[in-house]
Amino acid sequence: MARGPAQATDTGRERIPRKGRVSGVSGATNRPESAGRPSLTPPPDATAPARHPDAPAPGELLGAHYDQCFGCGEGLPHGLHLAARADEGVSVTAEFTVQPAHQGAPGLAHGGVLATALDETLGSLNWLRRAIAVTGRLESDFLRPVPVGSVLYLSARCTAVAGRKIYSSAEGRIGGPDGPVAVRAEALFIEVKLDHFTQNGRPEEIRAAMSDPDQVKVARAFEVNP
Ligand SMILES: CCCCCCCCCCCCCCCC(=O)SCCNC(=O)CCNC(=O)[C@H](O)C(C)(C)COP(=O)(O)OP(=O)(O)OC[C@H]1O[C@@H](n2cnc3c(N)ncnc32)[C@H](O)[C@@H]1OP(=O)(O)O
Repeated sequence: MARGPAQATDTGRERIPRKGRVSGVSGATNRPESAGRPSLTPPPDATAPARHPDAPAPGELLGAHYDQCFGCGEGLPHGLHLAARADEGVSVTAEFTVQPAHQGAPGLAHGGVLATALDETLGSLNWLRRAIAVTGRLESDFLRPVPVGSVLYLSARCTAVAGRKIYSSAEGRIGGPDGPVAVRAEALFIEVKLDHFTQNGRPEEIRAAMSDPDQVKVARAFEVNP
C-alpha cells in the first residue's frame, strides 16, 4: 500500500515521518527524531551569558510568567507556586515547599515534580536575558529523597550561550539554603519566537493570555529580544 508523507494513526492523529520532518510551524523541529542527543557541554564558540540592562535587580522577585503555569502560576491550587528571585549575573534562587499533592512514594516528593521545579527555576533564568526559550533537554540527578513539607532551596545559573542554545545548571538543597544537595540538573534551552506559543498552543488559552489585564505579564511576553 502506498503511503504518503503523513499517515493517519489508529488514534486519528497524524504521524510525522521520522526522517526529514519538515514543518513551517515553529516548535516542530526539523531535526530527525533519530538524531543523536547533542551534548549539554557548550561548544567552543559559546559565549558567556549577558544580563539584560533592564533585568530585575538582584534580590527582586521575578513574578509568574503565566498564572496558569504549573511551575510558577498563582492560579493553580496544586501547582508548585515557585517564586524565583534574581541573583547576581544570570542566576536566580527560588523556593518550593513540597505539598501532599506532590507525592510519589508515601510522604516523599515525586521525582517528576522535583524535575519540574528544576525546569521552572532554569526557565526563569531566561527572563534575566530577556529571551523567550523552551526546554530542549533536561538531565536531572536525584541524590536524596525529599519529604513532604520540606522546602527545596533552588539555585540556577546560565553558563553559556551559543546562537539559540542556552546552557544552564541548577541544584536544589534541603534543610536550608546551605543544606545538602537533593537534586540537580543540567539543561539546554532553545530560544524561540512568540509564534512557538501562538501557533502551537490551544487557541482558548492563547486568546486568554493575550487579553490578560495584567500588563506586566503581557509586556513580559512581548518585550523580548528588543
Ligand atoms: C501569548 C503567549 C505568550 C507566551 C509567553 C511565553 C513566556 C515564556 C514561557 C516559557 C515557559 C517555560 C516553562 C518552563 C520550561 C518549559 O517546560 S518549556 C516546555 C517544554 N519544552 C518544549 O515543549 C519544547 C518542545 N520542542 C520544540 O518545540 C522544538 O524541538 C525546539 C526546542 C523549539 C527546537 O526546535 P527548532 O526551533 O526547530 O530548533 P532546531 O533547529 O531543531 O535546533 C536548534 C539547535 O538546538 C539544538 N537542539 C534542539 N533541540 C534539542 C534537544 N532536545 N536537545 C539538544 N539540543 C537540541 C539543535 O541541535 C540545534 O543546534 P545547532 O544545530 O544550532 O548547533
